[in-house]
Amino acid sequence: MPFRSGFVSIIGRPNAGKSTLLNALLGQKLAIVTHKPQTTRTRIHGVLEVPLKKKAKGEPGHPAAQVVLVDTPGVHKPETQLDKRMMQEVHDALESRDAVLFIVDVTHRLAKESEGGKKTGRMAMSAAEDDFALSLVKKLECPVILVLNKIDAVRKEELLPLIAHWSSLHDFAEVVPVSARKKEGLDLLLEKVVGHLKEGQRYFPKNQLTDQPERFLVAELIREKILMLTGEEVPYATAVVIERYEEPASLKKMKDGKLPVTKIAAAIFCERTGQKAILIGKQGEMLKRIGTAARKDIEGLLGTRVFLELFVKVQEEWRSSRGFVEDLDWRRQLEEIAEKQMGEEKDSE
Ligand SMILES: Nc1nc2c(ncn2[C@@H]2O[C@H](COP(=O)(O)OP(=O)(O)OP(=O)(O)O)[C@@H](O)[C@H]2O)c(=O)[nH]1
Repeated sequence: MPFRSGFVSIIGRPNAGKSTLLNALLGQKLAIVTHKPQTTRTRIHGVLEVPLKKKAKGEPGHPAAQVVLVDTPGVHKPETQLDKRMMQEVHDALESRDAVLFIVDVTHRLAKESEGGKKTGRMAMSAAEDDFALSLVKKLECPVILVLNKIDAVRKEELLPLIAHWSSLHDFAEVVPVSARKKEGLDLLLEKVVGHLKEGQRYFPKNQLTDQPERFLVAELIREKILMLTGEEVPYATAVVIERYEEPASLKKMKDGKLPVTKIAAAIFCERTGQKAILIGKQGEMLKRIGTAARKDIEGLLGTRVFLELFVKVQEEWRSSRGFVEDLDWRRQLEEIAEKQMGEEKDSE
């Protein structure tokens, strides 16, 4: 059977479980996951190799494929420049896709019939957000697979009406219930995805997991710890920028048997001095906790020891500053690094 390949975007409302699904499918943590909505700010590409599945009794099988999964920020109505940028990432991810996974959280329950099917308060708001996300999906020409996520959190008898409800809203190419957290239903989902891909070559080399360079994954890991360790308002007002990133010359163990060291310095931007005080904490205690937790994860990611320095900086109202938000884009930062390196090489000639 000829090889297949394609770009598949995962879209859905904030907190639907997009990043959890991406990580579960890849079998590796690529996108940061927290219980807070709007964790993901940018598009992340995860490259997944799906092996050939031979025909078996009652099962059609499928050819081997490379699926480039694109995780996106949650679909929401933009208020700040950062929101606008995040939604632009969603629109970009929807352009010329081979297939789209539209993921919904089944625990966002439907209005009960006993309530006359009426949606009130939070439920009405939630329904409006669903409608908005659905309106984007309806414009697409590629196959859209409906992924009903978090089935582990609803009772079996609740599932059928949910499937019926969601399936009736659009002509979905497939409907697949899954639990991204418990890794249930993922084989079937992959089978359906590959079924909708066209014949084609790999877009990325076989062992490349992502197109996002490690220094940006590192920034995300630091941001994840901030999201996890600080309270309500602070996380959304922070951005992490890697200011220094020095990789060891070799990944081999050193003479004393220790792993080599990657030296990293990162700036945590927030919007107000009050937030800075929270991020630093009493006698620097919070910043230390963030640093220690992040360092452990970064060491796991890089396979080296890590020397991590964190600085907190105030950039008032950065979320509303177009220039600042655009500078945060890792693709742009990458271009700047490349330009700088080219300049340095020229200077040394
Ligand atoms: N019970 C249950 N919880 C899940 C499942 N998948 C994700 N979650 C939880 O839902 C929350 C949001 O998950 P994320 O993967 O960050 O969601 P997201 O859609 O990427 O969120 P944003 O980045 O904010 O758009 C986390 O607390 C997850 O642990 C699932 O299958 N079952």
